[in-house]
Amino acid sequence: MEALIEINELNLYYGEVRALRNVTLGIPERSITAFIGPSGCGKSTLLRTLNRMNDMIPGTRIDGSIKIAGTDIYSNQVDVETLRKRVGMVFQQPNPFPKSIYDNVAYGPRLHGIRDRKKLDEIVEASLRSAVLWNEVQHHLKRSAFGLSGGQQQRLCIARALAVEPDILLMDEATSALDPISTLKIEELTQELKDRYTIVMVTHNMQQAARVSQRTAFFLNGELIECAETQKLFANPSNPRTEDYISGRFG
Ligand SMILES: Nc1ncnc2c1ncn2[C@@H]1O[C@H](COP(=O)(O)OP(=O)(O)OP(=O)(O)O)[C@@H](O)[C@H]1O
Repeated sequence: MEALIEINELNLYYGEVRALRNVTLGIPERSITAFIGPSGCGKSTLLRTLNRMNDMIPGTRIDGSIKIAGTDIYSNQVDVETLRKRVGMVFQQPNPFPKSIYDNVAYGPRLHGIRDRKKLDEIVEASLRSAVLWNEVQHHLKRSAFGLSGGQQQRLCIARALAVEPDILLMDEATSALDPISTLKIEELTQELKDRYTIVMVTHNMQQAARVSQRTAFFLNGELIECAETQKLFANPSNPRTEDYISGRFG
């Protein structure tokens, strides 16, 4: 397996709390890797390390390394803004900006210097199409993003992330605030995106991990217990603790 993301002996501390313990994990490109485990096991923390969102939390310290395509993302030479352009993120609560649908998607490209109207129009359309939202919003691009349903807002946030052409998309419980139909749409969307992007998703929902991901990593108390092909992990886990968790014995 060729890994795009290589996490090596990673420890993360929030002050005195050690939230990640010696995590070593490779994440292959152009597929979906799901992080599962009980609340507080460190899934979101690990996800946030992949685009250095944890830098924003005071008192956070890490050791170990994370390489993306061979580059150590914690090295002094790495520009965090450039990293976050490459590694986009979608959160649990849809968080569109208080702007129009168009301006939400054009925000990143404008920030990166694209001013040409025709070029922006093209990016907005392509991103909304990739997020399977174009047909619903193409005649209302000037309307406020807040007028969209929760599920549409989440797809808008995915379009906004895609507009800057990332390689990697991080999804932190991106469907847990949505109704079942919107959840299904986002799950279908991930299947369309997985051949073009490397997707890493945190989910509370084991069925969701089983439905959408190619690989699943199971965490407990900040430790990676097991990472395997999703089918294998659910059908025939190697570790008894994985088995206990997926069979509902705890968590
Ligand atoms: N900003 C923070 N400051 C201090 N401790 C934190 C912070 N964020 C998380 N933690 C602690 O780090 C550990 C891992 O938390 P994290 O949110 O990564 O787990 P999680 O598996 O994503 O949980 P959940 O599924 O509930 O979101 C927990 O013990 C948590 O209390």
